[in-house]
Amino acid sequence: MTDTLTITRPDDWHLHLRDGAMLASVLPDTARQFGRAIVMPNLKPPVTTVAQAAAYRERILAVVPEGTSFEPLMTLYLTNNTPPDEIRRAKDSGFVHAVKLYPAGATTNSDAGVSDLAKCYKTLEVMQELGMPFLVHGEVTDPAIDIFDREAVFIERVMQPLRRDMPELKVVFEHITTKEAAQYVATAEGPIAATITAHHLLYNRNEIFKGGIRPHYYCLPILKREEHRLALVQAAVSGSDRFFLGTDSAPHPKGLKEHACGCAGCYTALHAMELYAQAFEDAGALDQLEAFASFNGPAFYNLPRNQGFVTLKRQSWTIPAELPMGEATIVPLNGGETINWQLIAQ
Ligand SMILES: NC(=O)N[C@@H](CC(=O)O)C(=O)O
Ligand SMILES: [Zn+2]
Ligand SMILES: [Zn+2]
Repeated sequence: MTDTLTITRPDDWHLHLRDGAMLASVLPDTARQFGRAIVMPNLKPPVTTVAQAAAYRERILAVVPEGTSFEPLMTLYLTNNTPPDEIRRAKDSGFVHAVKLYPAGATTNSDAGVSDLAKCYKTLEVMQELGMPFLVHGEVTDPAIDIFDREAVFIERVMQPLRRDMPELKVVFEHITTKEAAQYVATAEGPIAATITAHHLLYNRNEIFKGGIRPHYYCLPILKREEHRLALVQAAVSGSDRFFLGTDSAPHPKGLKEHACGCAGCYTALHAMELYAQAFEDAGALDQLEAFASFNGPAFYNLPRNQGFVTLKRQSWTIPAELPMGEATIVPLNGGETINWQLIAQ
């Protein structure tokens, strides 16, 4: 039995850091575990220009704890009106690494998102030409489609037509949750990859309703049936370099999670690598964790691997039930439960 696992310092390829006091509170958790993170642009208002991304990047760097090296990889939020030139400016900036698609209304802070991808084709063509990755929240917003089917239907209605029209566009299918998405990404032609969260590797949808309604397990895309969880685990441990780590850690104040209309998102930045280690160990595949967490992402984004290392030790500890974050309180995923692994930063 492996009790200690030292791996190249990992990166988080899908992260929500928010802004202001919340940013200052959550950033140290990520910076302790990860060398870099792809920072989601769904602020209010969203980060739609390179100038806004530059200012946001400065606000992030200002709260990186002293003695810690952490590099935020910035993204732009695509709107119906993003001009093709903004993509050229993004590429030239050196710090904007991707552009994000939020179908309008699909998830938290997506109201300014894209209503019809056809409106964005000129801009997408420039992304294809420049090799700028397109990060996709892959759910249709058609209210007639069942919430558990929105990702699978997105593949047919949006992903396949888009990739037929733009075969060289680099696409990351973000936070995949279904066997359909896992199979599509594993087998499709052309440059495509997917991020997978720890919570979708560990849990199926029963978790949301165990003994009552449990809002801290509510995220989008919503947890699915066990057969889908098993397909995601298989993809993550398969050795395919198309799958990599993206926590989708998405902090919301406790009061807005425990609410009549609670927000979607799980906070996992505190204990992300521990959760992934548990999922990989359960699958008997701890030896695949380093490629998933530290190699496949940089390869897809054309970035070097991190230099340092982190160590995971088999050592039980109790996840705090609540995290005081300035004025707000955040309930981490699995708060109050014990976990078998502990990350020792080096
Ligand atoms: N994943 C979530 O449930 N929520 C994310 C948005 C997103 O990634 O879709 C958030 O910003 O809160
Ligand atoms: Zn999303
Ligand atoms: Zn997200």
